[in-house]
Amino acid sequence: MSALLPVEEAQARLLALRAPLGRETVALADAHGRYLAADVLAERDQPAAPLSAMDGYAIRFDDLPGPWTVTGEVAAGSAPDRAVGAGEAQRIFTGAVVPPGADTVIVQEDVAREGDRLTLTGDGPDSRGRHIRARAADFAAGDALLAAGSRLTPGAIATAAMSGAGALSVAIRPRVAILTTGDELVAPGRAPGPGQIPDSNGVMLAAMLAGEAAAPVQPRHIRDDRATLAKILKELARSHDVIVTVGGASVGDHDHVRGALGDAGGRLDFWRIAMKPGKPLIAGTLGDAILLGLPGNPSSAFVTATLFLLPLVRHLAGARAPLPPVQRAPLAAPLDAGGTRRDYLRARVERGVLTPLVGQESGRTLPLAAANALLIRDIGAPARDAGDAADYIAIA
Ligand SMILES: Nc1nc2c(c(=O)[nH]1)N[C@H]1C(S)=C(S)[C@@H](COP(=O)(O)OP(=O)(O)OC[C@H]3O[C@@H](n4cnc5c(N)ncnc54)[C@H](O)[C@@H]3O)O[C@H]1N2
Ligand code: MOO
Repeated sequence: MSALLPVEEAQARLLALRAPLGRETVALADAHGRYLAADVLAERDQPAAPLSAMDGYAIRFDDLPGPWTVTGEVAAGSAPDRAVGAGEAQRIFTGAVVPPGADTVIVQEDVAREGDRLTLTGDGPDSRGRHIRARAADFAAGDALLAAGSRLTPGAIATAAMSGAGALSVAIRPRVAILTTGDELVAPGRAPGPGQIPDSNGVMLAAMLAGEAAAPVQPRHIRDDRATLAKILKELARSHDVIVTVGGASVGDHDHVRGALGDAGGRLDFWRIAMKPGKPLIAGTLGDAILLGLPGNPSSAFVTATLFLLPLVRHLAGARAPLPPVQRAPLAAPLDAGGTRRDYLRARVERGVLTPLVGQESGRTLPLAAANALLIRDIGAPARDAGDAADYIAIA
C-alpha cells in the first residue's frame, strides 16, 4: 500500500496541474466574486475637487465669528459660479464643490439666516477645513487601488467604479461538472426505495460552487457502471475545465472512478491523502480537464471540497491566494491526541472559542449544518487542554 500524501503536497500538486484560465472583460455589474487579471489604477482623483461634507454655508475661517452676507448657492452636481470673498458666505449642500475662497463649512444648525444676513448662533467650526472633504483625500489618479489576483468584493467594486472604471479585466470562470455516482442515490425530494438514500452531495457541492467564481453548475447523477462513467467522463472533459465526481473513490467492487478515468484515456496524478475524513481523494487529468474524485461520505465530500475543489476553482479563476486561510483560537474543552491522518473536525467557533461537534463520523450530514469551522488536528498532535490554542478553517 502506497503512503498517504500529506494535504499540503496534494494541494500543491493539484494546483500545478493547470495554470489560471485566460482573461475577459466584464461589466462591474457582473464582476462580483471574480478575480482581477490586472491591477486597478485610479483614472481620476477622488474627490476631484474639495467637497462639502455637510449642509450649511461655505465661509472663510478667518471671518469667524461672522456675521456674513450670503452671496450665492452651490448644490451637489453643479460647479460654483463665483468665489467667496471677505465677509461672504455661500449656501452649500452635502457633496457640493466648495467655492474658491472658502476654506470651511459651517453647519446650518449653528447659524440663523434672515434674507442675505447670516449670524452665528451655535459653536461654529473649531478648525480651518472643517466639514470639507479635501481633493484626492480618498485616492489620486494613478494610485494602485486593487491588486491582480484579488477578489472583487462589493467594496472593491465600489472602489473600481469611483476610480473611473466601468468594466474590469478578470480571469475566465472555470466550467465545472458535478457527477454523483451510486445506485443507492435518488434525487432530493424523491421517496427512496429499499436501501436507497437521497443524493445530498450533488446539491451541497453546487451550493458550495455557487459562492465561487465558477460558471453555474447543474449536478448530474449516474449509476455505478464503469463503462458508462468512462463514456460520460470523456464527454464532459471536452466542455469542462474541472470534473468533480462524488463517490466510487475507494476500494469497493463498485468504486469505478479511477478505473473509468484510465478507460477514458486519462491520467491519475494522485490518490489517497493523509486526512480524515477524505482519505480516498482522487486527482488526475483527462485531456485539458482536471478530474477530482471526492469520497462519497457527506462529510468527506464536504471537507475535500473545502480543501481541494474550492481552491482549484479559485486558482483557475485567477485567485492569488486560493487556499482557505488557517486561523487560531483557544479550545473550549480538552482534545484527544491526533492519529495517523490529519483530522478536520466539524466544529463551531463562537466568541473566539472552538468546540468540536458531537458526531464526527463521515457519513453524517447534520454536523455539517451546525459547523462553522473545521478544527485541524495534526498527525500525532499531543492531547490538549481547554484553553490551549488550535488551528481551524472558517467555513460558510
Ligand atoms: N475496505 C475499505 N473500505 C473503505 C475505505 C478503505 O480504505 N477500505 N475507505 C473508507 C473511506 S475513508 C471512505 S471516505 C469511503 C469513501 O467511499 P467512496 O468514495 O468509494 O464512496 P461510496 O462508497 O460510493 O459512498 C460512501 C458513502 O457515501 C454515501 N454517498 C455516496 N454518494 C453520495 C451522495 N451523492 N449523497 C449522499 N451520500 C452519498 C454512500 O451511500 C455511502 O454510504 O469508503 C470507505 N470504505
Ligand atoms: O476518510 Mo473517510 O473520508 O473517513 O470517511
